[in-house]
Amino acid sequence: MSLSLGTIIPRIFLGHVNTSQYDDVATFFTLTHVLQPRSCFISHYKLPYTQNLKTHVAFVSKFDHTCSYPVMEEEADTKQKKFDFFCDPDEKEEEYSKELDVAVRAVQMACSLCQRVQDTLISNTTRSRTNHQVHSKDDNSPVTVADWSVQAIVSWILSECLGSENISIVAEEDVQTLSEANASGLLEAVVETVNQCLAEAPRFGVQKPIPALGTSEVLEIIRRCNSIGGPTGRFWVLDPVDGTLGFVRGDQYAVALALIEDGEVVLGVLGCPNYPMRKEWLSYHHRYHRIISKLTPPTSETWNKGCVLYAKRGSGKAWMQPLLHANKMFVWPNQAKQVTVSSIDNPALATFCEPVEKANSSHSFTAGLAHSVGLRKQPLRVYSMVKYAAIARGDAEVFMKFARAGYKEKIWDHAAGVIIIQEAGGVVTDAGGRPLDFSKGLYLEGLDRGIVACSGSTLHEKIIDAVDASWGSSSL
Ligand SMILES: Nc1ncnc2c1ncn2[C@@H]1O[C@H](COP(=O)(O)O)[C@@H](OP(=O)(O)O)[C@H]1O
Ligand SMILES: [Mg+2]
Repeated sequence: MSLSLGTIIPRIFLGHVNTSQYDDVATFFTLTHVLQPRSCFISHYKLPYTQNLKTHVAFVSKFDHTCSYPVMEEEADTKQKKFDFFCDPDEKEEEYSKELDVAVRAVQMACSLCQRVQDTLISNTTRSRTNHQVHSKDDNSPVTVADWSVQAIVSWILSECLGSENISIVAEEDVQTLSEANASGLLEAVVETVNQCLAEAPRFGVQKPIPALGTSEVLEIIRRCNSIGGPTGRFWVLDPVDGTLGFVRGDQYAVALALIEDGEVVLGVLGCPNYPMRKEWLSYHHRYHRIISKLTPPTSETWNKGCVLYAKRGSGKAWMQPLLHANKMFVWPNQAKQVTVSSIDNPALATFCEPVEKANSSHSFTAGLAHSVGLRKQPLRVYSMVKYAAIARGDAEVFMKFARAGYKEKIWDHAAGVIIIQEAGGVVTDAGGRPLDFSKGLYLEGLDRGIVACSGSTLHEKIIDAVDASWGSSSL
């Protein structure tokens, strides 16, 4: 018998067992809805990565309704205790550690790819840019060689390191434009960018493809990121270049990767290639940062460039590590430091951030909210999910987004940022105070008015109340 994700075993199973009959040692078990009436007393349990099914088993199966028998609450308690016995803290620590390790390496590589492409973009003339590097999507938003290339390398790395049969990815880009007859130059540029990046894979502890990937392979790894998400199972969510407008303007952008399981974000990794250690640089255009770094050689070169933030569900911790510098080897955890949200809860001292583009969020509505709750500082307008990173790092206290009526927020624009803020100690909800729902497919269906992320509940409650008080008179 081969166990795989979603396998239903029609009985509760605790204790040691001879599992030599099972040939997949990295099998993952989903444990939701196990014991009625306590339908979710354990959400997930993964066999420790370092251990092996043959020597250790402590799992509770998912109940198959057709085969299940009623379990009394008392019995459930006993089984819970037995289960806890097997689930020691070290094992809990290890939950998702392999996935996290791979995801961080993939995002590190993606950031380095993006930095290279952004450097050429901003040093090139407008003419060559429009011809080869920046394209317009149907909604007029830009897409670049970097968007497709990052999607390709992340798709490839996840499949190579975690097994392609286990990988389902929801991502922003498709292959339609790349497959058009007149797109051969663009496709060639993507294939070259992908292979240039993957040639560096060994520095990040990932094997490189030998031989280099061909055009059809690159198209295929981009194309297969076509999952549509949903309420059950496990899938990755990727925004290869979030804030593409910021990216083409030489400003802030992010690479965002998250893992969702049964509708809940369990892992988030956010690469912010232009967000260095120093928080004050966030307020300036990246051009300023580039000039300053040339004029004053940094004392701690490792932290100068940008960072990768990450967090695992339920750990109560969020981390930040510097981007890997040229010629260095990636060694986990790559100097990671824990980050926590700001302790400021006085609105007069708080900084709020929002999208740069007023087409993406109403600046006038947030100005009214800021006034009514007593936020005194000028808004910090930043492209992309770097705003989520700013809250998690404690560099800002509030993020608000109120898109025009009818706009549907996509899961890849929020998943990684939400879990990182939450694990760093912050609060993220819709404007009705409800958690964002990642279980409904590609969009945050049912989102109430807008998104409010705060460093703490005092500020959060004030803003939610202010939204209620002023929504009726707004034009949104
Ligand atoms: N009309 C609109 N309203 C709200 N958000 C929008 C929008 N058009 C695009 N966006 C989203 O806003 C993201 C950019 O965020 P921000 O405005 O905070 O920089 C875009 O991500 P991409 O750049 O990945 O497409 C896109 O998903
Ligand atoms: Mg985006």
